[in-house]
Amino acid sequence: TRSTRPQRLLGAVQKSATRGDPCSVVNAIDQFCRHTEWAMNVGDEKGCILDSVVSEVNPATVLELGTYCGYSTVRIARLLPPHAKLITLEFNPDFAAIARQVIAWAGMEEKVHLVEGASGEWIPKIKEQFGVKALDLVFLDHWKDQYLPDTKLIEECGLLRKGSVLLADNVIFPGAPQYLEYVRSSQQYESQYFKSHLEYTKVEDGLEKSVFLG
Ligand SMILES: O=C(NC/C=C/[C@H]1O[C@@H](n2ccc(=O)cc2)[C@H](O)[C@@H]1O)c1cc([N+](=O)[O-])cc(O)c1O
Ligand SMILES: [Mg+2]
Repeated sequence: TRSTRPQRLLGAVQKSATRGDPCSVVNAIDQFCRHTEWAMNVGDEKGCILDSVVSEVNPATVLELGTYCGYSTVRIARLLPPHAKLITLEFNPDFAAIARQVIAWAGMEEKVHLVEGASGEWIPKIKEQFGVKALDLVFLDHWKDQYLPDTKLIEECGLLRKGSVLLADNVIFPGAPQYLEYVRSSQQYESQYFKSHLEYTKVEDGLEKSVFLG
């Protein structure tokens, strides 16, 4: 039977990337998605913005919503200090299985906890399961209509501290209008839009960075 897109993306990593070298894994996926088969990774252009936010926040604890094949998981983990933790939630077991192999190929297993399940079920468990007091950075890249309810849930679970940063992908395309309205109008956030393009295309998209004011 025909392979899946995530399986073909993993094949490109195993063919072209060097084991233990996260940058080569990121580059192999970008090369594959730009020249062979598009996939919904944050990509190289928005990825540079992601890199700059990660470096600025220098987080001890990161939550990623939406692992998919693990591209942004590896991209973020490669910038984290040794004992920092990235918790990434993936709902689809097939995607999770591919992502585990991509993360392993990059040698990032130590820094990453990939949890299989729904954000609504797992966000309330993060504190106890992972001994997390607060999230320094949240990267939202899962179902776009889930950005707002999950942000409210993260607030309700007391997972944010003064200065915690939310970074949301796709706020223009496919778009997350209710989320944008919320973070831009709330007195509890200082929000900033980073204009860019949809991964591997010329379509406008961007990232919204929102700092929790406590
Ligand atoms: O739809 C998009 N992303 C949805 C991602 C969803 C991912 O989040 C997981 N999840 C994990 C936990 C959950 O609770 C729910 C889902 C899903 O199992 C999937 O792996 C998208 C679409 C385009 N596009 O051009 O069309 C571009 C992008 O950059 C995108 O991110
Ligand atoms: Mg995205």
